[in-house]
Amino acid sequence: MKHIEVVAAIIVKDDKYLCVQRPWNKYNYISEKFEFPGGKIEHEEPKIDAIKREILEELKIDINVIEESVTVNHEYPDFKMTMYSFICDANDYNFELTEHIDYKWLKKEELDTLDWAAADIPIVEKLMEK
Ligand SMILES: Nc1nc2c([nH]c(=O)n2[C@@H]2O[C@H](COP(=O)(O)OP(=O)(O)OP(=O)(O)O)[C@@H](O)[C@H]2O)c(=O)[nH]1
Repeated sequence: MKHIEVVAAIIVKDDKYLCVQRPWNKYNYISEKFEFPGGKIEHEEPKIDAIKREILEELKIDINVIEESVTVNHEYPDFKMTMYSFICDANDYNFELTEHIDYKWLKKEELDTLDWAAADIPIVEKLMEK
């Protein structure tokens, strides 16, 4: 089974977290699910470079990485993934959605109201227990 390595940014602003919704996808279990923005690590790319690059590509903002958070190992029906998450902030939060179809800024208590990609649930749980 294919194994991918992914980085995800937990972007915080005034105690709210940025949650973004994926577009339609052939795999129904990730299609239109909410996630933390990010993407695949390129060959031999440092994780911090990968997350800054992905957020610049996807949201057109320059983030600051504050600390590494949960690492999730998840097996979907068609691929396995390891996802490294990072708590981040930004000096300018004026982002543009270039790939995602919607977004929400939610307080930690509200995070479980969204339909999350399964791999993100451990991150949501960790944030909610803070
Ligand atoms: N970025 C991101 N991907 C996630 C999360 N949760 C989760 O299950 N995934 C899955 O991990 C994979 C990440 O790939 P991606 O498509 O976002 O990454 P990418 O932009 O580098 O991909 P591409 O180069 O194929 O377009 C997707 O299959 C996605 O559904 C998450 O919180 N963030």
